[in-house]
Amino acid sequence: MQASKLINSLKFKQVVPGSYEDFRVSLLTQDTREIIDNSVFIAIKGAVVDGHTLVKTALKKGAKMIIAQEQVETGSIPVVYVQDTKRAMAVLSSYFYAGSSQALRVVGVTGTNGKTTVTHIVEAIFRAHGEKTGLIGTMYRKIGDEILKTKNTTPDIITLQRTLNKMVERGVSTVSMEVSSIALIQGRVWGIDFDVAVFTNLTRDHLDYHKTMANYAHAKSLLFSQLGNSYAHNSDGKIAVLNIDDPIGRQLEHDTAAQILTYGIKQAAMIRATNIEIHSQGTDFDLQLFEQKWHLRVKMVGLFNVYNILAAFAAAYASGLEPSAIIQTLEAFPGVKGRLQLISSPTKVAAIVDYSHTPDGLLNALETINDFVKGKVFCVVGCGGDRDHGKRPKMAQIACNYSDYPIFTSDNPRSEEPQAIINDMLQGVPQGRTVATFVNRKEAIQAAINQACPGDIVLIAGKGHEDYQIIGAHKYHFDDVEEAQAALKIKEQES
Ligand SMILES: CC(=O)N[C@H]1[C@@H](OP(=O)(O)OP(=O)(O)OC[C@H]2O[C@@H](n3ccc(=O)[nH]c3=O)[C@H](O)[C@@H]2O)O[C@H](CO)[C@@H](O)[C@@H]1O[C@H](C)C(=O)N[C@@H](C)C(=O)N[C@H](CCC(=O)O)C(=O)O
Ligand SMILES: Nc1ncnc2c1ncn2[C@@H]1O[C@H](COP(=O)(O)OP(=O)(O)OP(=O)(O)O)[C@@H](O)[C@H]1O
Ligand SMILES: N[C@H](CCC[C@H](N)C(=O)O)C(=O)O
Ligand SMILES: [Mg+2]
Repeated sequence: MQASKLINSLKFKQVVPGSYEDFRVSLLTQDTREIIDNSVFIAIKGAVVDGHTLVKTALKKGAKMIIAQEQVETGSIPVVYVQDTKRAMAVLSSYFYAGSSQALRVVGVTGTNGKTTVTHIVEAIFRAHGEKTGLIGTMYRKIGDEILKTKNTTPDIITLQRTLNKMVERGVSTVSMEVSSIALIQGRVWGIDFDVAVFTNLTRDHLDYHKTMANYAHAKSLLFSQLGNSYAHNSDGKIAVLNIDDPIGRQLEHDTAAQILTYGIKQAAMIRATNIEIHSQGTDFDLQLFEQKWHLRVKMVGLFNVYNILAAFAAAYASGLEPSAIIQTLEAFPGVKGRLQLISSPTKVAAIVDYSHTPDGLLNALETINDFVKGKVFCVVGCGGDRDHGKRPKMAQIACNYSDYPIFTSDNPRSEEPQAIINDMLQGVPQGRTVATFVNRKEAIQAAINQACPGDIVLIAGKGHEDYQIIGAHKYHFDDVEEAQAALKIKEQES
């Protein structure tokens, strides 16, 4: 695309100098580290760096046009001045990458917990339906079977538009993506044409960023107010899928003009689960859709996963898929890596690796385990550094109240002192309870598995699929599943 054509997508701008030599844009980017010859660089004022201070670097690396909101020196290289470069970035990237979301069925999933799980189930359903699928979320970006690394759960808008564009080129028809509250506030999904927006739940998280639960709820609501406002004559239209057992889910009905499909267990939802029975190997329940009812036996464990299954069913049903075909996939779905992932061993001590890193997530994981454990429950848990401090004592209290042996350790301490994070957690320990602490996560896992007896379960919470630990500025290889397997192996050899 020619530069002149690209910037035509911006209605309000001032180009300095007024005339310049047009060129074919090789790359649109906000990141100097990506720049190649003939790039257009957008200067973004970030939380750490102001992109306007990097313009010289951008020019040196081959940028041929700069988009800025403050005065910058570029010699003869044209600068396009706009009011707000972040908003301009959304417009430019949508135009540059041919508004690819419009060519795709986009299912966006938001909520505190369950986004990764629901997006994976949705992906599996559409795959089984014979479609090529895309997935964007915490673990990776996926185009068909190709896995691309990712930095954020919801990428910045340029990376997102670029990824969607690639998906269209490769024949993807449905993409399921996680939409984080932080991304919604930062405009990382501005201009994305969602077809189905799913709300899972809202409980405490990210208050370091949002400050209040009201702000956090408002952030989530943006996905629903962004959902198309006109009713298409030739398509299914836009659909909001809401968990109405959650009060925020009920509130969201007022934030969208889209058609609504509700799901739940307690309230009289349009899609509802009843007669739920949780076992160690799976869950049985009836799924009711208006007057129809099916009995399901799924491999995923826990009440919260029933919610995730209902959400995914609703998203697929909203897209016109046959209920019986959807149900086949739901029953076969094996679960997601690092979400209540069971590691059994001949010692009859089992470990469960779970990504619960919020109070509600931890409570759900422990309640589920308590539903089927035969012996005692050990809970190895830590809290991430540079994240919401308020959740630390709450998670600690839940670990104490719902497990027999709480063991506090490090999650990703990041720039914080690991022991200081554990000390924050210790504030939540109920009087009279004793807790073991190990700054070293490997030692904590080993100690729990060492002490456990046949029939006991060791929950290793917080890091799920992560194969690293961030201590200070360093990222080390660390995998809870590998650590649990190694400790169980030693136990097996010793017994
Ligand atoms: C606090 C926060 O949200 N930060 C996000 C933000 O970064 P920032 O504002 O700090 O950016 P910055 O580093 O100051 O850089 C400003 C500008 O300079 C550019 N730059 C910077 C350095 C350089 O050498 N060259 C250069 O051009 C950057 O590309 C950027 O355009 O914008 C970046 C690009 O969109 C994000 O990658 C980054 O996420 C960081 C890594 C992060 O940890 N974010 C977390 C809090 C987050 O967003 N989490 C959510 C939810 C997770 C979940 O619940 O699952 C997520 O969606 O991931
Ligand atoms: N529907 C749910 N309700 C409550 N807790 C859940 C639900 N689904 C999953 N969890 C718990 O939360 C953890 C994280 O699940 P998942 O990764 O699916 O959520 P997420 O919303 O993608 O999280 P993140 O914000 O980190 O991306 C799980 O390991 C489980 O303990
Ligand atoms: N998306 C969440 C993941 C937290 C996972 C936990 N292991 C941690 O590092 O705090 C976040 O970035 O806050
Ligand atoms: Mg996620």
